[in-house]
Amino acid sequence: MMMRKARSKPMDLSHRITPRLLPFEDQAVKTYGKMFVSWIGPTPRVNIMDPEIIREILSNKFGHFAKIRANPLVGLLAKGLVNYDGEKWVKHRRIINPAFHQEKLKMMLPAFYACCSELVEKWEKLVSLEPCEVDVWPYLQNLTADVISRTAFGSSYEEGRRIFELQMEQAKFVIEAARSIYIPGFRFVPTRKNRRMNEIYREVCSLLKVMIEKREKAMKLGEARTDDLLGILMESNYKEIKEGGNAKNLGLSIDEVMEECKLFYFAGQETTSTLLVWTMIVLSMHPEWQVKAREEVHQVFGREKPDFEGLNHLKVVTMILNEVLRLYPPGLMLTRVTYKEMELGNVRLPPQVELAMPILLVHHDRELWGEDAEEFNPERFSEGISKATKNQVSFFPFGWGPRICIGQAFALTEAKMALAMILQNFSFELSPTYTHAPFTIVTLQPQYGAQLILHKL
Ligand code: HEM
Repeated sequence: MMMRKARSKPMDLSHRITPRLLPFEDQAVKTYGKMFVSWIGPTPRVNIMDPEIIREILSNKFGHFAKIRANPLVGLLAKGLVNYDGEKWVKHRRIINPAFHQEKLKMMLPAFYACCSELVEKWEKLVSLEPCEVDVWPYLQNLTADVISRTAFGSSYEEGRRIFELQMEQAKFVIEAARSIYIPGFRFVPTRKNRRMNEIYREVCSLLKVMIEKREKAMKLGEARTDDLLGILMESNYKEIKEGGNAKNLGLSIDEVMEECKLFYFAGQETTSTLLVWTMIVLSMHPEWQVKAREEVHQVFGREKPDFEGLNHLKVVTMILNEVLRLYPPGLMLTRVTYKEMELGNVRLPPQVELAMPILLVHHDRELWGEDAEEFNPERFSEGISKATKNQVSFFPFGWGPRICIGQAFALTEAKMALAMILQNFSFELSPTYTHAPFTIVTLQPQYGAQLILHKL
């Protein structure tokens, strides 16, 4: 619980995104319709705001676009699906897909529920006597970390938590290094920080290796669990190898399975916690929507435990989550590179040009969303996403096309479960100490935390 002095100045609570978060506009050097060129260091980048061109790029139907080659520092965190292209991506996506199927997601619901119950209990202790200011941001980060640890590793949850803590420490070092001046080869100099980064890398790998080898043994004895992400991934991998007979390059190696597990943390934890924190902040700014959402939750579940079917039927909550994802998308942009010379719109581009699709800017574009683009208005999603976007690719918080986020349904089910349970148990409002400052550190976060006053219901 963090208390700060009350402010004297009224807060700016508009959803307008500050110029700091529009990294392209003031650097744009040339504009072609809804495309403009900016520079990242010595390299030009083409930013694309046109939904038709975004559709063309993300549908990837001509295979003309690749993902940006991973920074070697990122390799210390996680490689995996998100960084691969071509055949390798196809194979990894095929093997990992079953882990995110609807029926598997249903099996993970008890894990979501257990983590959300712990959060509710913690907050109940804080506010049992009287309403109290709570910075909900660290609690929500913890919640989504717990969910990934439990759903990825099931009974090996404690080892999963340890891996997570190490990965968080590593992420801090990597972000720091990425922000400092790049000196080729510097990461191999045995400074204290570099040594610690290598130590973390080795410890994470060895923890994961032990876990994976244990599962492999259990699988051979027919005793493996297949109700967590690691178990499902390994089962799918085993099936691919078995069905492929003697063909080469089938299945994933232990190292590759390890990388995919690490990626689940990075891709799934921070993104989902930022979605939840902005939802709580925005519902505090717009209490009428908080009331509507709570009414719906009470109608569907009463005070009972939320179930899978009920979560899929929450209409108002879904509209709210979509509107929050539009105004505060966790990931700010998608990037690709051209493979060969090609034409985009009226512009001819050489190979190896970086293309950026600024999700945040497209989601706030008045030409696409109308004069109220900066306003929180969940009604615009009342008839679904395709009506709200007029079937354009103008809303893509999870990406779009074949590389769309594999964890989208997982994240939305988790967010709905958390939100439903929070709404069943608490009402909340902004604390006077809250400062509205959307800020980017990989994802879009509340820079000074999310101080809310919680009331027990
Ligand atoms: C609110 C939550 C989330 C958001 C906003 C989000 C956003 C995204 C976006 C924008 C992409 C596409 C990247 C691209 O096309 O370049 C992506 C891909 C991916 N996401 Fe998510 N994500 C979320 C939650 C999750 C979760 C919970 C998981 C897993 C547990 C996950 C795993 C992945 C993976 C593995 C990919 C790579 C897919 C591929 O390249 O085939 N994400 N995500």
